[in-house]
Amino acid sequence: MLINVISIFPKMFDIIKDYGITKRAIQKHLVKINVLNPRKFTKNKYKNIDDRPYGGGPGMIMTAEPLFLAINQAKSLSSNPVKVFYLSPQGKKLDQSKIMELSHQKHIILLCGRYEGIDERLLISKIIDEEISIGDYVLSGGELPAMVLIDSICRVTPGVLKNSKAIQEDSFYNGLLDYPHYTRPKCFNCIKIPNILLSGNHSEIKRWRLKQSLTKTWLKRPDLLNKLILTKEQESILHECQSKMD
Ligand SMILES: O=C(N[C@H]1CCCN(c2cc(-c3ccncc3)n[nH]2)C1)c1cc2ccccc2[nH]1
Repeated sequence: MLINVISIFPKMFDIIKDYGITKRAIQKHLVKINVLNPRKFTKNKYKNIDDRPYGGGPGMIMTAEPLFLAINQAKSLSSNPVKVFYLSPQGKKLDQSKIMELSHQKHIILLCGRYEGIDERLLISKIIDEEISIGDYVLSGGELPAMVLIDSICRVTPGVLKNSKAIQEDSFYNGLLDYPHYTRPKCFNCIKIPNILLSGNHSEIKRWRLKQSLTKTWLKRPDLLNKLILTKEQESILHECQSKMD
């Protein structure tokens, strides 16, 4: 998968190129990350990529042409069909299903805004296909959201994680919140490990973990439960938990 990023701070992406699972995805040639700096596509000697907003107002707006030229250059880097995603607070909220959808693409382009945003004509003229938000807050730019998205795509890319079962068991992969995790020592702060986890009974451990995920999701994020079609087993476990709480 080729991920082209358009950003005036390309070195920010060294973080994901040099560490962790994203580094492993790149080393395994499962993901290629290529960052283009719009400044390289400016036609003025000062390499300006922003200007004052028409109609007045605070700050600066990223001008359309350098971004348009950078997007076109990115599109030319592969013969595959490609969509352009703008990371913005106005975007559709990113979720695991979107990550799965993106992970099946051969090539995507991520546009990272800065300042107070980009010239609206990039959206009006459909140069940008979709806007994606990682949450309801305003950051200084789209780079960190882009890295969040890339990290999550790498996690679900086959061959990247050593234990591919980890993907299936990733809480959001099945739509539920994660179950609690414990490791050595057996006692910390006078808190012991749940006995079931020391039983060696893997089917019971699996059921206990599912029960924990369902209970935690019901209590903390009932909205996620409403989106799911629970299996018979999940339904019965959840009812068991709910009746105990009543
Ligand atoms: O929205 C603004 N800046 C954005 C423009 C697009 C890139 N930036 C950004 C992306 C995101 C983002 C992206 C994806 N998911 C969550 C947040 N937060 N901030 C910075 C903004 C900054 C600003 C300052 C004064 C008055 C209005 C203002 N609006």
